[in-house]
Amino acid sequence: MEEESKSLPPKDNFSEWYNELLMMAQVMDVRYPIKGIYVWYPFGFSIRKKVYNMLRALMDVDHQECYFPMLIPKPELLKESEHIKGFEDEVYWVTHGGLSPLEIPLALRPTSETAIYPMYKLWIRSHADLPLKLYQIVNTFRYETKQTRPLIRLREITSFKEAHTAHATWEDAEKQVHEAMDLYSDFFTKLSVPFVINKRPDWDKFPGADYTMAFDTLMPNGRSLQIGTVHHLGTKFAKTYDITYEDDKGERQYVNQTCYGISERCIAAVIGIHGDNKGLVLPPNAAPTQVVIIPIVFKSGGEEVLDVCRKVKAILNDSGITAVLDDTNERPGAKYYKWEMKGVPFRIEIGPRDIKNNAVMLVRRDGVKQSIPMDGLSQTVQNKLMDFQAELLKKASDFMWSRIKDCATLDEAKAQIESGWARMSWCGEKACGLEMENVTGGKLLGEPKGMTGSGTCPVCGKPSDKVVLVAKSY
Ligand SMILES: Nc1ncnc2c1ncn2[C@@H]1O[C@H](COS(=O)(=O)NC(=O)[C@@H](N)CS)[C@@H](O)[C@H]1O
Ligand SMILES: [Zn+2]
Repeated sequence: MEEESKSLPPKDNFSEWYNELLMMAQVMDVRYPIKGIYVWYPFGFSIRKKVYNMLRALMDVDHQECYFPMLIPKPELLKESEHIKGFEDEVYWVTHGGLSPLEIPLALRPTSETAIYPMYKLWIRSHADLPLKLYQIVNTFRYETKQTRPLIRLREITSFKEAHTAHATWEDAEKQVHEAMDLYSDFFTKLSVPFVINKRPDWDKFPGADYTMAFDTLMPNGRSLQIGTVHHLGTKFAKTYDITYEDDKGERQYVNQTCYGISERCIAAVIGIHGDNKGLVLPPNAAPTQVVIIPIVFKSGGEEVLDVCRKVKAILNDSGITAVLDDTNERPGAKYYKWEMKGVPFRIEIGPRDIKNNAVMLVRRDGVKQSIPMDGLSQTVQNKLMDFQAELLKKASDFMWSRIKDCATLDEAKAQIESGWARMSWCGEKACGLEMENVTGGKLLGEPKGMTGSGTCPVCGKPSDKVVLVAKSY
């Protein structure tokens, strides 16, 4: 694949930088001839594979992975009125099989409740079948009308991890919501992505849900990105799809359900938050290549240097660090440029001087350079990788929290959301919430978990200890 010769725009021109970077680092090719649908390059796909293997490992602790059909018969999709109201203008339809029109049009799944729950009705009979905790990682389709962007707002969501659980009681489902939030917190922390969990206002919850808890992070341009959601569905879908179980008194009860989803937006967050003017900066947990070894060879001594490089690669790989040796005949400078663009966390330079000192030169992606002894090399590199992981999270976290500002008036909030999140009091009334959105031009992200603060609603003046975050969001 041709390497773009263009230079990367500066990051403070965020959307230009972001789009160009996806191409130059060969993450996603945005040239596919359907709007909102993009192609994973092999390198991008290797990032996705590593990130989603980490997500699978977390899910597999107490969920089972499965696979449901992509095609959903129209009657099933239309069954849950609130759900379909939320999705009817986003659903793609299949109307023909070859040349013959289909009697029953089929929807491409926008999300899979209406594919899964008719089967849950067949599968769940008694208390013994609960709790049921399944998930799948599939592509889903949404005819998005807001601006589409690679990894952020796609019409084919290629990496949609959706979990669907069923429980005996509302409280059991509520407990599952908390477990899901813990699992998501763990996952995003492993990606060095900071977040705030916001309880979405009722008018912005998932269609058909009792309530929605959303994970929001802050992108460098001050816009909020919803990187995951956890929904308590109560018995609404159970009543619609008649999903019941026999309780220990022999009575039939509706199940209580939850569902929670993450998409490739988690990768958009890693790229957007950590990248810099030289390209991607991948936290080690998200980096397909964690260390690239660059031989520094001069006229003579090349063979010996290459031998030591091969040895170092083997030592690192044997200790579980993914290291590659770039022994192509490009100039070192060209190699540095290429691997920095691809966000490799560490580079190890080895030349005759390093060999003489029985050491290697370790260069961290953000420029920190240090000669480290060959003895105990893999442990040292392992520690440096973990330090980098933590430093990236701290830097991103400090940035996010520095961009949350308490605003007493709507005008103050309007100004603040140009660069971050405005925290305001809110009486909880929908009319006031919508007015806050109108005046600020932002969205109410909802009530941030763990934050309270007494004040007065900036619209109606009522005293309240509820706070909300307001933001410009993707
Ligand atoms: N068009 C899109 N492109 C990329 N990611 C998206 C898109 N729409 C939603 N997402 C991501 O997918 C997550 C889950 O989507 S959702 O609508 O909120 N929830 C559901 O669909 C539920 N069935 C939980 S699986 C969202 O939090 C968001 O991070
Ligand atoms: Zn109010």
